[in-house]
Amino acid sequence: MEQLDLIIKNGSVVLPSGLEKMDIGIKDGKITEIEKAITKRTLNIWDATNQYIFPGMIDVHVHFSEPGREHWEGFHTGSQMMAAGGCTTYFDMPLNGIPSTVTKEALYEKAKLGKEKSYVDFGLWGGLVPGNESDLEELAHSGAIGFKAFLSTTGNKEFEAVDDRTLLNGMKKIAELGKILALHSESAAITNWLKEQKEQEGKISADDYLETRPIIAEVEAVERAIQYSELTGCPLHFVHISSAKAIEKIEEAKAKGLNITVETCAHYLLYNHEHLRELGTVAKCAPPLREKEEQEKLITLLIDGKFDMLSSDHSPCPYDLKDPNVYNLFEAWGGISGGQFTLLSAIELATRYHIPFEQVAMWTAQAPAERFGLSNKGQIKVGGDADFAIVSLEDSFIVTKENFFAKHKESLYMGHAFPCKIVGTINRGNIIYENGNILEQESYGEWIKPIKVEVKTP
Ligand SMILES: NC(=O)N[C@H]1NC(=O)NC1=O
Ligand SMILES: [Zn+2]
Ligand SMILES: [Zn+2]
Repeated sequence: MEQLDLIIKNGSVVLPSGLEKMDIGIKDGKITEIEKAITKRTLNIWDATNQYIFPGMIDVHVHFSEPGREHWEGFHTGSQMMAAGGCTTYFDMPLNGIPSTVTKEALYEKAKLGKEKSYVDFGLWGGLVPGNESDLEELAHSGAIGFKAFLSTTGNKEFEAVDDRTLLNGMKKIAELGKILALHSESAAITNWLKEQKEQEGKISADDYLETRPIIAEVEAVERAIQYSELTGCPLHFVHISSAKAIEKIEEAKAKGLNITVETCAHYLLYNHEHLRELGTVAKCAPPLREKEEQEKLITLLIDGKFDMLSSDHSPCPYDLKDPNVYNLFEAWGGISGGQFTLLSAIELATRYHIPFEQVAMWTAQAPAERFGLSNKGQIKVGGDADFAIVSLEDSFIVTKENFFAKHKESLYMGHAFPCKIVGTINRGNIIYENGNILEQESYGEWIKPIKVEVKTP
């Protein structure tokens, strides 16, 4: 009789069609069956009574800063943190490391480090920056998930924002390559102009910071990118959108048939500008946390299905760079350290607003897999990769320095009490994380390349 490697028994399985009490059979890293009661012989059993089995999260937006700034995060700690948060595949952004991932050589160098050090699977973004247009084709053919560009100044001299000409050339090329351009959409002209005025006036408060990155800066950048997408045919993915007005523009463009997806991050849904006022640099990010009314609008938009997916934009740094005794709010590094909490945040919102769990699975796994061509991932289905996040609603999870796996423990999320807990994370059939501990050895993660180059229209 055939022997399975693992059976997950008696769990509530989050299938695209809804929750079902099912057993899941796993062999050689794949899901071989999803049945009411699997009685086959097996090497291992996970008793998931009273637990929910989500597809492993796919986080399309993290910054691990390796090579070059691995003292900021790195694949070793970063991937453990993702596993502890139920994430089985993450896409690392092309900036914050040195070199930036803007050439094939840099992509391969990063892939090598990821394969050596990552506990879960990963994909790699390539960058679009002034001067690397001739590298895009090689990056695409070498396995980049897509390309990322900044419309605002990055705060990181190794990765320059695009000017409009670079953007147009890049978009034309990326469209030809059948890839997707991810955009950090805030207007450099508006944000830099406002920042210079604050600097001249010596104004450095939380309110001043918010005023330098107004919603209109996001809207202007989004609108311009949409026009360029219409002109060039380039598929776009808007990262960390933080305003209802920007979503309005994106909705109009989608209705016109443009190939566009959009994400927001958990921190824009759980937190607001009051937290920047209270907590200072640890809550600094760009776009900034918005006022409470905007936060509420974003939650409504999420519930209404206006965001395709959720990501973390985990963008940490050593505490020195956020130390208020050394740097003021304008000088401190901007970025939220929270890669462990996206799925937990989504489940918290789901329980609070009665959002079905299959919708959470759509935002955190299925939509990213479909958008970026990961055909073996994103759903719990026979033949698919055995990637799972196992969740208990009987336990809460209060974030402490001890249970946060990031390299640096300072985080906006510190002390937050989630009404749910990740009790297990399984990547291609291997139990990577169980009840607070990383079980798997290093270098289990595989570099995931998109299966098909052709981009699926959402
Ligand atoms: N470079 C980088 O990681 N920037 C990120 N930080 C942040 O707050 N927003 C970003 O885009
Ligand atoms: Zn960004
Ligand atoms: Zn980012």
